[in-house]
Amino acid sequence: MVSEGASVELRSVSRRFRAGGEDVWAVREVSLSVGPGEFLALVGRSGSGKTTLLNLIAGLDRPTSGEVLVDGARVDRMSDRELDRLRRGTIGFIFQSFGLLPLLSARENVELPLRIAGVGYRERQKRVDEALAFVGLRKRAEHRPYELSGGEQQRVAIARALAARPRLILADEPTGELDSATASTVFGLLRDLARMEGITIITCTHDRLVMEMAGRVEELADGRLVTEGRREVLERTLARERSPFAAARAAPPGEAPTGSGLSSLIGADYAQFRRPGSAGGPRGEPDRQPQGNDGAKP
Ligand SMILES: Nc1ncnc2c1ncn2[C@@H]1O[C@H](COP(=O)(O)OP(=O)(O)OP(=O)(O)O)[C@@H](O)[C@H]1O
Repeated sequence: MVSEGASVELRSVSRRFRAGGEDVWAVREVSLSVGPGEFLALVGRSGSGKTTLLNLIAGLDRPTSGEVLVDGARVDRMSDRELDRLRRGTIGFIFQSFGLLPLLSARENVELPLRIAGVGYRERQKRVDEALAFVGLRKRAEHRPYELSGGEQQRVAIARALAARPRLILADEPTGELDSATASTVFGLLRDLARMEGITIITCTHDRLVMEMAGRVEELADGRLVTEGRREVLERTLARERSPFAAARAAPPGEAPTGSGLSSLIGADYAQFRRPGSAGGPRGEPDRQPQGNDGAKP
């Protein structure tokens, strides 16, 4: 695998808000290292600081103290112009509410950020086609969001993030509005991006399924990272919840149970797709056809 992902490092990061005359410590003394191509799920109860942490990594917010680094560069010290460049060139965002413009087709939604970034017409068309193919929606390119299921809309949002060729994807509850079968398809795509394309993925979620699919899980409680020493507890909790993913993880290496796991869910041949510029792999492959029940409309 060609690793093209960005690295992320937080050094003793805290963020305090002042609300109603009170101090609220949304994030407290968090230190965390995420390597290129890692798929990290940030979990924790509502209000534990997950979104604040994503915002700090993206430079959408600045820490009260501590250091935030992306690829070794201090995000917390960047000027607005540097932050703009970082967000356009390195980071892709995926939100719970998809964030698609309702009057634009899937294609136009994916294309818009590229237009804004000044990418030329031919290059735009190429990237849009490739991104829509990656999420299995090339045939739905002319559909508007209301003509697509929730899962399809989120896949368009992933395509939009991908078209900008990010090296880091930050996803805030990307499956919060999806049923669990659709959520697994969407997370399957994100896991693919980490595994096959080397993109670093950090997602926050309440979804236990994600914990099984993510390469790594870190838990926040009251703004603090509390996972250290608790990984095994989490693993045991997850193993008790029966699902194909738990079964797949429990299987010895090289013996993934037939009919379980990501490939059976989305019917994808991972080896078929490579992001342009990554090693090997043909371009312009036919659309992937997800087989899971993602509520697709006819
Ligand atoms: N702009 C703000 N002003 C004041 N307090 C804030 C602000 N943003 C977040 N907080 C507080 O910081 C804490 C962490 O919020 P955050 O949104 O990061 O949590 P979360 O884990 O993402 O929650 P959820 O899972 O519900 O989205 C909460 O107590 C929240 O009320």
